[in-house]
Amino acid sequence: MGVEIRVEGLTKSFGRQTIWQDVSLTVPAGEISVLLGPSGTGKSVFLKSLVGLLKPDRGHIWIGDKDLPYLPEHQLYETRKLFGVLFQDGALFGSMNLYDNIAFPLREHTKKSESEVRRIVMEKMDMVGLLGAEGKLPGEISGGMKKRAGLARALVLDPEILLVDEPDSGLDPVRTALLNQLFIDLNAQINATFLIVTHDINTARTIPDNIGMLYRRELVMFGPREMLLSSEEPVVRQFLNARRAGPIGMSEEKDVSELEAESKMGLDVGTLPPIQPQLMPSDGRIRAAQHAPGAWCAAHGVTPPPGSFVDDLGRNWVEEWPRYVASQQAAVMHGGQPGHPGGAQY
Ligand SMILES: Nc1ncnc2c1ncn2[C@@H]1O[C@H](COP(=O)(O)OP(=O)(O)OP(=O)(O)O)[C@@H](O)[C@H]1O
Repeated sequence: MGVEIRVEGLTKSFGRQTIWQDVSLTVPAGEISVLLGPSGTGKSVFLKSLVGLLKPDRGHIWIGDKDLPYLPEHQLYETRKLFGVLFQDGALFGSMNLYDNIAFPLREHTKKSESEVRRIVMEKMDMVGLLGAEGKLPGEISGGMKKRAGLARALVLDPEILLVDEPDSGLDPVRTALLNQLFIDLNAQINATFLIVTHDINTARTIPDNIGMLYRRELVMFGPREMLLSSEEPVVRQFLNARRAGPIGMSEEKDVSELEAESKMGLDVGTLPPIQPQLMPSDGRIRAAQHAPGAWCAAHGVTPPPGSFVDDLGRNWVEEWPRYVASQQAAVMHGGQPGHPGGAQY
């Protein structure tokens, strides 16, 4: 069911440059969380710190009862096996075909027979839609396929935690949408804890259960998607609205005079757009980590922006949700195939 990552007071600097300080958050077990932030705010450094590739200056990263930065080498090696990591470019070995790339962690970290390795590699290639491409070299495939190959490799050791660095970088909007659906489908299948770093606003709006944002060397906010998507916090609003106006400038933060000039011109961070319905697994199953649409807003007395939770077919998922859950449960009980949530009938 995935494991929780509990970060307490984490601080990292390179020489005199503080990247972020005093970051505390709990990434809930089995849920999908997204970390946003302007370029250079240290999102990649944060992921690398979580997996023990970089050592923080201060603070704790609790994985169960293990405080990762302070583990002796052999325990760190064991704890790292809980993680699968998908780096930006897939980090594939250029001279190996996809099969050998994906088999690599199994051959390196386990004593499995070649027939067992084959079974696992083919299963993961199937999961990411790459069957038939086993013999291809990384140089012969598209960026989207490289990401999926990197994802298959991140999955071979059945991780409890999947860390993903900018899955959308270099991908067109359609491939990004397909990859996002794949993350949702995978999360439903393996129930691991996902933490995805991204710049893509559509990704941030539609896939996560939780969203966090790094800015000015701090974690501005981290919490359920509905909390961030209905937030009044200017930095969050500007980022999610992709506005020029607001506190974030080209070199991180704007000064007071720039902000005053914007306000005189009537520029602002924009109004809150509707909260889109969250993507659901394409095979109709309901993820173990799924929260009912609108539940956080209702529990916290927050009125979501008008038009929230309404899909392309005009259905409001706050009202639709109980019917959907009942229909999917009935289909499973009667041995049928649950319907696709995007279909007019399910
Ligand atoms: N190994 C390193 N040594 C020194 N400085 C580093 C190192 N790794 C990263 N940095 C610096 O840390 C800062 C944050 O980098 P990072 O790549 O984490 O940002 P990011 O938020 O992921 O950016 P982007 O969204 O553009 O990928 C940058 O100023 C970078 O130059």
